[in-house]
Amino acid sequence: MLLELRDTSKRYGDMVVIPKLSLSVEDGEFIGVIGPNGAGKSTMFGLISGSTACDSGSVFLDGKDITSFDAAERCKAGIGRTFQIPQPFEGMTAFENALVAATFGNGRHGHAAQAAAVDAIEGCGLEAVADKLAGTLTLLQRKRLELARALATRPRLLLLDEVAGGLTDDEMQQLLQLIVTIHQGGVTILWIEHLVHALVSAADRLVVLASGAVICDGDPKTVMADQMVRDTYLGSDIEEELDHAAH
Ligand SMILES: Nc1ncnc2c1ncn2[C@@H]1O[C@H](COP(=O)(O)OP(=O)(O)OP(=O)(O)O)[C@@H](O)[C@H]1O
Repeated sequence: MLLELRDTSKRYGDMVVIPKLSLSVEDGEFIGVIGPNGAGKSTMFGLISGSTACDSGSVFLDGKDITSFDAAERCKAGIGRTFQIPQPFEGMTAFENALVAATFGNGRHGHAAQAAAVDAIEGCGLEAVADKLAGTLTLLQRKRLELARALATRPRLLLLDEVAGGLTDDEMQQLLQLIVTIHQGGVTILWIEHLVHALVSAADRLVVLASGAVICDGDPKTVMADQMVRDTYLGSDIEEELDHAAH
């Protein structure tokens, strides 16, 4: 098993966002994560990546207890992530952004950092704009750069937090293809996305969170047809997406 959350919990003041969450991820899986707004999806990513400390419970990577590791240590251990709002250094080039990630995210220096940055830029199809300032890139290029920055840390597990937001259908397909290619390259993927049909086309497992708990977990088609999942989304925009994805 690559990742295991064991009875993890998180509260903010009086609000319990994650009461007691357990999740196992096998090496090589491609898992989509869905759930209503406020379900605790990003918080769960925080617990995995170390940007949020759990109040109780444990996190294991490759059987090793990493609960006490901070975000930098978890990145070095092989957990990479993207953020809902891309946060590149706008005044640096795309390549420099990848190099910073390789250097400070994973503690690589010199040739090793350069090689990781080159691989990430090429792997994400950014060669033509590698020397452009990040602040001048198009939205799709910024999304690609967000992936490149994560890949430059050479993750084994990649957490994608709504990386496709704001893209047109055509751009979404291009990004989806890139993520599938990254997965085929051996990276385990956990991907939060409200665009359920995109997730279903790529993921081999779908996890549904509601009120900080896993309410359904399994192959995407079965999960989409699950009555509790449908009830959770009743009346929301996603209900239509479920119909679309289930057929
Ligand atoms: N740092 C924080 N301080 C206080 N409350 C927070 C904090 N981070 C998240 N929350 C709250 O915790 C709950 C879960 O938030 P979270 O972002 O994990 O949900 P989500 O499932 O990712 O939602 P969305 O789909 O809207 O991004 C929300 O009610 C949110 O307001």
